Amino acid sequence: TRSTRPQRLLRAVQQKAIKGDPQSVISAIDYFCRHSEWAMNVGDEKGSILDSVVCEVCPTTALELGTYCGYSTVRIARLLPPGTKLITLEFNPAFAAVARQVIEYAGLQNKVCLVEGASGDLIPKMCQMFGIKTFDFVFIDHWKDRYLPDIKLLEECQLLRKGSILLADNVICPGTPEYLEYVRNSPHYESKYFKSHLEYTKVEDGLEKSVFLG
Ligand SMILES: O=C(NCCc1nnc(-c2ccc3[nH]cnc3c2)[nH]1)c1cc(-c2ccc(F)cc2)cc(O)c1O
Ligand SMILES: [Mg+2]
Repeated sequence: TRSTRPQRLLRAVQQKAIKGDPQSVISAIDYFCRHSEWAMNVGDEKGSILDSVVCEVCPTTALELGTYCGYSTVRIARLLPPGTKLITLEFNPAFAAVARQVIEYAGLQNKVCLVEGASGDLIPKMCQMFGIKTFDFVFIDHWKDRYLPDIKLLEECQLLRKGSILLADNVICPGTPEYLEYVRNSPHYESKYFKSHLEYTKVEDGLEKSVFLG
């Protein structure tokens, strides 16, 4: 049977990147997506904005919604100091299987906990599963119609604290209008838009950074 795009992306990592070198894994995926097959990773341009926000926040607890092939997981985990954990949620078992191998190839498996399942089911279990009280940083990059219900769930489960940072991908393309309207108009958030482009294209897209005010 034909390989899938995530499997071909993984093969490109295994053939082009250096085991244990996260930057070479990132570069191999970006090269594959520019020169072979487009894939829905956050990409190098928005990825640089993601890096700068992660470095500014220096999270001790971080959550990613939507692992896909693990590209942004590697980008985030490579910047985390030892002893911090990145929890990443993935719904699709085939994506998760590839992501585990990409994360391991980068040598970051000790900083990442990939959990398979639906965000709506897993978010309420964060405390009992990991003893997590609150998240300092959340990267939102899963199904676009889940962004709003899932941050409301994070609020309800008291997993956000005054100063928690949310960073959402694709707020223009494919777009998350209800999420944007909420974080930009709610008195509980201070929001800022980082204009960029859809990964590996000239189409406009951007990241929305929102600080939870409590
Ligand atoms: O759909 C996207 N991303 C979502 C994948 C995913 N990967 N995992 C999930 C998941 C969904 C429930 C979940 N519940 C718990 N974990 C979950 C994970 N969803 C996505 C799509 C595009 C895109 C743009 C223009 C186009 F013409 C076509 C496509 C660009 C992007 O940057 C994206 O991130
Ligand atoms: Mg995305």
